[in-house]
Amino acid sequence: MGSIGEIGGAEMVLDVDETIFVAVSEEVERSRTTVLWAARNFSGKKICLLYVHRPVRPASWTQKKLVGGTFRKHAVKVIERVDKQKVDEIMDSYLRLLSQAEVQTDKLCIAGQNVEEGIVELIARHNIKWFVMGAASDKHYSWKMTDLKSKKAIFVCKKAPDSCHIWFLCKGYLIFTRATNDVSNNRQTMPPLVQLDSDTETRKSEKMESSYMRRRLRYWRSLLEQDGEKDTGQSEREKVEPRATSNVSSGSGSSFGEPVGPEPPAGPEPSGPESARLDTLTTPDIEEKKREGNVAREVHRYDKAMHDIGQSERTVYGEARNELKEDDSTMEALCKAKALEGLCIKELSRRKKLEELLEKEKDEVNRVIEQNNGFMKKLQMVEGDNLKLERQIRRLQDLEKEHGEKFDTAMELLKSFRQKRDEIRIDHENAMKEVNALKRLIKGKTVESGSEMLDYSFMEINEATNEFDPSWKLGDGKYGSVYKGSLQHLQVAVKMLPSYGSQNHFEFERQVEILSRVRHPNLVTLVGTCPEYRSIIYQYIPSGSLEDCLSSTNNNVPALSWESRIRIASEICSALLFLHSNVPCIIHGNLKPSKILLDSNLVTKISDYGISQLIPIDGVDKSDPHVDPHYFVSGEMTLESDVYSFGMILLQLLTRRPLSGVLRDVKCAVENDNISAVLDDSAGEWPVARGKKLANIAIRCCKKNPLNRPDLAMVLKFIDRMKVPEVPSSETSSYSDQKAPRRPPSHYLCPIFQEVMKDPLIAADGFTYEAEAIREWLANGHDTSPMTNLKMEDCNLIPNHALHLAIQDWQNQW
Ligand SMILES: Nc1ncnc2c1ncn2[C@@H]1O[C@H](COP(=O)(O)OP(=O)(O)OP(=O)(O)O)[C@@H](O)[C@H]1O
Repeated sequence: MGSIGEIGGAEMVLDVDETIFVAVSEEVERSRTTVLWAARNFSGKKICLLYVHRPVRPASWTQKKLVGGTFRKHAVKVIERVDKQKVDEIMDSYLRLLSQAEVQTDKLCIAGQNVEEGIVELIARHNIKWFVMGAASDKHYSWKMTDLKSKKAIFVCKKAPDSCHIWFLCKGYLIFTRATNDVSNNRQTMPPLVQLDSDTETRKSEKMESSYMRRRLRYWRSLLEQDGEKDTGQSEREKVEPRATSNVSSGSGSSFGEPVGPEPPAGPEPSGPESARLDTLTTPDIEEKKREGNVAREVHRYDKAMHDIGQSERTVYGEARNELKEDDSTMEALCKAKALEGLCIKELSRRKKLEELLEKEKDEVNRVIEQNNGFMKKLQMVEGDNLKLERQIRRLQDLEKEHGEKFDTAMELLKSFRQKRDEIRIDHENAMKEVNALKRLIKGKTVESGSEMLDYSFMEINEATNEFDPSWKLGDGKYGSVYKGSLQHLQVAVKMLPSYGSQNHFEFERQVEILSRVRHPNLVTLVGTCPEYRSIIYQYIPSGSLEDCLSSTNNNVPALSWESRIRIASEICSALLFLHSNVPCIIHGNLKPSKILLDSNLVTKISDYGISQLIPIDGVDKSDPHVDPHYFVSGEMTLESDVYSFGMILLQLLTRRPLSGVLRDVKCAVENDNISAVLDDSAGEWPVARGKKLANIAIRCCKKNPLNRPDLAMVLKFIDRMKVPEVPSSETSSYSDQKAPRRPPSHYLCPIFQEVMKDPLIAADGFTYEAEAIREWLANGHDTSPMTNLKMEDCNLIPNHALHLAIQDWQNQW
């Protein structure tokens, strides 16, 4: 037990028998394995951390500067505090480390500039018996390591008191043990886990001891037996023992190998003064002397024996030491072997895992190889296919090249063909123009008699309708679309007939031929046709249809007067009668107010006559009240069918009522002699008698039985009788003063003569002139236009039939 002033001044009590002191460095990591080794191997013992702290002393603090100053005192205090704090921190770290090992802990700290000296001093001061310290830093460790590397360790090993047992460790492995010479003590207090070392030592010691003691005791026994036989007293033994004791004790301070004094000379008898004295002695003296001589010899033998024993002990002790050293090595080897075994086990398990992994890897590799082989096969196949494809591509490329060349040639040909086609087309157009011009020229003479009409090419119609401009479209009927157009300064309506259900080209031309011969002031003039595209070209009637007039709700548009209505009825009847009397007879087949066009003078112009024969359609709209109901029985359009339709128009002219139920209402009004009730007020004040007559005619025309329907000639007579000069009105100015000469439209006048043309001819400048005037102009050697004064391309003159017809119509009305 002992006590020491710790850093910080506190004192502590140490039980050096039960405490293992472990030298620790400033860095916990460097001493970690050593501390843990101690905790592991000395269970039940207290672990005291021994730390020699080197206090901080800045080099700049020279003795001269600091001596006696208050600053120095203060600085020293600060440093001490810092040092203590640091030491506490270090110790705390170690204590934390040991707290897991569940061992009793303590700490012993001392301040000093030299660590190894501090350690040795502490061992000596506290009589420390068990001490553990590092043999070298961990990085020096190798399994072959047996020597101390650390200077501190070497110093402590050499200088520490022999009573201290020291274990030197490196990286947690016991490298070297410095055993104490106090073997018995070792045995008593040796920690269990290092008992192997100690036991070995103890066994060796016991072996040596017992051997020594046995021999020694045997010797003493024999000596004493001899003494007893010769009856020697205690005084003689006492003479011998002190010598022997002194000799033995002289060797006990050090090792067993100390020499035991000079060896007495060998020989059976002693010589010199003592033997001379034997001669003068009496027998008892002589015997006494003999006995003394014997004792002396025995003592000499004893001394010699003791010397031998000493020699033997030295030898044995040397052997024992060697054996102890060997045992240390063995222990170390065992530890290493144990460690190696642990490592081996770990390695084996690692190896096993690695082997398992390797197996898995092998399987994976095999799988990948198989997959790879599969891929390779596929790749080979693909490569084969690729080669085939490449060959095909090359062939296709050759073909493409070949076809490209052919294509280029074909394109060249196509280009040249197109060029030729365009040339031919132009030639054709020109030829057609010439043919048409010639035709017109030839026909011109017959047109005057009103029996011929003109053919137009598609190009001409296309041009006339501004390429069928949608904004020029007049409407869509069941017999096709109608476009407004301009043909040779004449406004026309081009009806594009559908191709379905039509007769062949010749039949179409034949029918059109029939229609073209029909001329009547109340029929829309058929200007021409385009057989190529099944188009019929009519004179354009600008003022809309009877349907527009009757259905208009616009107050600004004047309503038709009853006189106009009777006149229109007469005109319709007249035109129908004319169509029916034509050879062959022409049935309108689709008569209704939308087909009764009105020109600017409200003169009736029936359109679409004969179209139903031209384009027979599959079904007629049953809901159309203008259609003869008998048609739906017989399926045939007859003259009477037109009469029926005319009757329906009469009813509308009279009443301007919706057609459904109008016949019933009018019949009722007539029967009730109350025709005024149904007459249209907007027409003015109807003469009731005329209204009633007209209503009766209408009712008769609408008889269900066609045979009961009246003859149109008779109807016309009746209606004509009803006609009276119409009441002049501001709205119907053209009719307002019928007796006064009407001013002709300007385009009816010849630009040269300024008179209404009788024989209008179109010159190359596009203007229409009176035949006589323009011929005279040309005959006088003019090659320029009388209107523009520009040179005309040629002197050809083409009859303007459309204008001629229009003028004729106008003159007829007048
Ligand atoms: N010669 C023309 N002059 C001026 N407008 C015309 C002429 N012919 C037809 N139209 C206009 O074109 C429109 C379409 O006429 P279209 O005869 O094709 O059909 P729709 O009479 O309305 O009925 P449907 O189907 O019975 O023939 C008419 O409503 C009329 O306004």
